[in-house]
Amino acid sequence: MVRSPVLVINSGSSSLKFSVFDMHTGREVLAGLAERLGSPEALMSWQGEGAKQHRAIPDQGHDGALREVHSLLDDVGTLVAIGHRVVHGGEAFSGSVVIDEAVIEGIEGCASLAPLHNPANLLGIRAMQRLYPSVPQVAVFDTAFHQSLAPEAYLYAIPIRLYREQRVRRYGFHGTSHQYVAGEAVHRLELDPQDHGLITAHLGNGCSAAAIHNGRSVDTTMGMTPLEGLVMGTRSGDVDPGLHEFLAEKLGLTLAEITAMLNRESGLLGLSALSNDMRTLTEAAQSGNGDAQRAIEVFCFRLARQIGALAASLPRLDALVFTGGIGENAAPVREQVLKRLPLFGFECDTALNNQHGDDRGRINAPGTTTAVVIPTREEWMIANDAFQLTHPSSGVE
Ligand SMILES: Nc1ncnc2c1ncn2[C@@H]1O[C@H](COP(=O)(O)OP(=O)(O)O)[C@@H](O)[C@H]1O
Ligand SMILES: CC(=O)OP(=O)(O)O
Ligand SMILES: [Mg+2]
Repeated sequence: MVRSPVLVINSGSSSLKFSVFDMHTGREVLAGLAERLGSPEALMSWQGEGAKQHRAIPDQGHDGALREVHSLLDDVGTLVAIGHRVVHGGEAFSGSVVIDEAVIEGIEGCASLAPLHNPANLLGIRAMQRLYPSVPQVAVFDTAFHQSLAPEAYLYAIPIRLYREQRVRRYGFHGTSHQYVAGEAVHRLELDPQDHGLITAHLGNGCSAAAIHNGRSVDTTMGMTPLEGLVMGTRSGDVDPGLHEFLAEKLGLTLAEITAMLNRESGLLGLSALSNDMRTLTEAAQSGNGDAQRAIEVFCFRLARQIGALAASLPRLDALVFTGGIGENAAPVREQVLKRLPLFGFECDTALNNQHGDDRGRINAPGTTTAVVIPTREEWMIANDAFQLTHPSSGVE
């Protein structure tokens, strides 16, 4: 029997991830993914207690996928809360909140800042409200953890009225992941919770890094939208803002076309002209594909450069943390990044790195600056916030 089940929904533009946790044991009892929503190839895959299963759900959108999720939950028992990942909380939300009409309006208000993410997040919230009208729902924001940034870190050097009137500023994302792995690093490395400096690198499809001082985010690579900063799977990260005018004049591209190119056709995919997937690129590079090799090098160079920049906002660097699908699994990427940072005293222990770290996740050679691999648990963090906010007197056993 699952005790106090909490459902977590991460609703993206064409995909939907879901998990169910037993809040008494912390066990993830169901995890799944619905992909290519709205297309004839829409597919749902999930794993409960048994083997992994798949079901084609042709032409189903978010509503249809959530109805399928609903049908999987019969065995789970009565949900006690639903937690939603919401990408952009703007300046309105510096922590997780129980969802009511005012919160939905707040999330709608941030939609222009994250047009690819927030509308999809809202679809998930509305669909779950229809399916589970009596279950409390909680929004957990990617931006919340970075609300501790100081103005010098979050302001762009553009006319200040744009911040005052339109809230144009850097927000940062993946906060749930940065916060979780930073807390884990403090615990595993026995650092002082009140006195530490960390850099966390969340490298998944979206990639960002953050500087964490005494448990608070002080700088991060993503900005007003999840496009700024590192090279990602399909996103360019930083480019010269002058690029827009050049592309518009030379190629006659519209702003929407340029935005789509920078978000969906750039990054590892754009550089390699092959794939956005680090596994595919690593294999291609090993078989002599020069563009794949170069794409990985640009990815690592830019990450190392940003780690150097983030270090400048910390009084001391106790450890660098790698997480996310690439950070947790791509040993050659971690090795290349550490090799590019001898200035900070890093030296990779190849054997430890290839086994993804020792018992604490360490991958650095003895006596050199600490680098660790820590698997992220964004879904668990969301479940925990959803449970704590709706059942404040209950604790996880
Ligand atoms: N064994 C592996 N080696 C290299 N890269 C990997 C490996 N496993 C996963 N990845 C990469 O992780 C990325 C996806 O990360 P993930 O955190 O799952 O994404 P998301 O942001 O969608 O949650 C992809 O680029 C994938 O290729
Ligand atoms: C904010 C963001 O980039 O999210 P994801 O990594 O899930 O695309
Ligand atoms: Mg992820």
